[in-house]
Amino acid sequence: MTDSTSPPPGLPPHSRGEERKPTHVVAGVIVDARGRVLLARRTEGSELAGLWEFPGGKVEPGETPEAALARELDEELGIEVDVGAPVMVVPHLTPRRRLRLDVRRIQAWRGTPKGYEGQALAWVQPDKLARYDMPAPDLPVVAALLQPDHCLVTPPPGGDDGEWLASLEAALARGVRRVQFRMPGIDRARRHHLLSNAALSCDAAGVQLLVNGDAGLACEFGLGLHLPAAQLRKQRQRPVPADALLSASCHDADELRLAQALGCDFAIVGPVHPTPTHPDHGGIGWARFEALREQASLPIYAIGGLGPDDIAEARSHGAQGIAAIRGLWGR
Ligand SMILES: Nc1nc2c([nH]c(=O)n2[C@@H]2O[C@H](COP(=O)(O)OP(=O)(O)OP(=O)(O)O)[C@@H](O)[C@H]2O)c(=O)[nH]1
Ligand SMILES: [Mg+2]
Repeated sequence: MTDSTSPPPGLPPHSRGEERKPTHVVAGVIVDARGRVLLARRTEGSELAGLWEFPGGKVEPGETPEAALARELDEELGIEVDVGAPVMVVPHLTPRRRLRLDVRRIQAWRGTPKGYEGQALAWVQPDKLARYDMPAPDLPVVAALLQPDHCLVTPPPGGDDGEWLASLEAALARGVRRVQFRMPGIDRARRHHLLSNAALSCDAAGVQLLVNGDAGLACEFGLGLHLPAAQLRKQRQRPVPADALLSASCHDADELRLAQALGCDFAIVGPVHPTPTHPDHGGIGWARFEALREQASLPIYAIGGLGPDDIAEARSHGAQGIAAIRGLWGR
C-alpha cells in the first residue's frame, strides 16, 4: 500500500509525521465465549505485512468511529457488530505517519468471522497475546487488556507504622493490584521493616510490588524495581532479573527510549496536573503527555493530580491508566 501523503523518508523530522494531522484508525477487540481475542494477520503487500493486529481500518471522511469500525469488520470479516466501550486511544508516531489507534470492545456480533481479504485469523488466549508480533502501537493496547489500570505509589508513614500498614491493606482491599513502595527520607531500618510487612500483605493479595530507587532492597526481597529518572539515566543493563518487574519515571522522549531499551515493563510520566509532591511544576497537561506517548511503545501510567475517576480520560490519551499517591491512598 502506498502512502501518497508522506514525503520521502530521510527528510528532517519537522517535515515528516510530526506536523501532519493524524490518521484515525479504529480497531476492535473481539472476544469469544472462551475468552479468546481475535487477531488478524496483515497480508503480503500491505504496510507491516505479516504482523498481527486487531481487525479494523481507517476512518473515512465524514464517518463516525463507530460506523467506520462496523464497516471495516463487515468488509474484512463478514460480521455485523455492536461497538462497545472504548479500550484506549494510542497516539503513535512512525517515520511515515502520525496515527491515532482508537480501540473499542465489540459488545456483540452476528455471523462467523472469516478472512475476506485473504488474511489469516487467530483466536488467542489473552495470556498468549505477547507471542504474536504486533505493530508498535498495539503493545500498549495489549498491556491495557492485561495489566492493572492504576498503580499506587505509597506516601511516607507519619509517626505510626501500624497506621500506614492498615492504609496499605485498605488500598489492596479496594482493588489496587500494583504498588510502588516509595519512602524518601526514611532511615534504612524503618524502610526495611515497612517493606517486609508490605511485601507480606502484597504477596497474600497477589499484588505486584516494586521498590522505588533501591535495587539492593528489591533483590533482597525478590521484588520489582522502580527507577527514578536520575537512576534510569545511569543504568547500563537491566538491574533486576527478567522475571522481576522494572519501571521508570520518565520526563522526556530520551528517557522513554532509555526505559524501553533497558526492558522496562512500564513507565510513569507526569506530573500531568500540578500536585503537592511537585509544587514548583505546573503540570505537563494531556497534550504534552500524548506527544511523549506517541514516541514510545511501552505501557505508560500518567501521574500528577489524578485518581480513579481519571482512568477513562487517561486511556483516551494513550495511558495504561493512572499512578497516584493521594488519589489512591486512604480514600
Ligand atoms: N486495523 C489495524 N490497524 C493497525 C493496528 N495497529 C496499527 O499500527 N495499525 C495501522 O493502522 C493503519 C490501518 O490501516 P489498514 O490497512 O487496516 O486500513 P484499511 O483497513 O482502511 O485499509 P486500506 O487503507 O488499505 O484500504 C495501518 O497503518 C496499520 O499498520 C491494529 O491493531 N489494527
Ligand atoms: Mg484494515
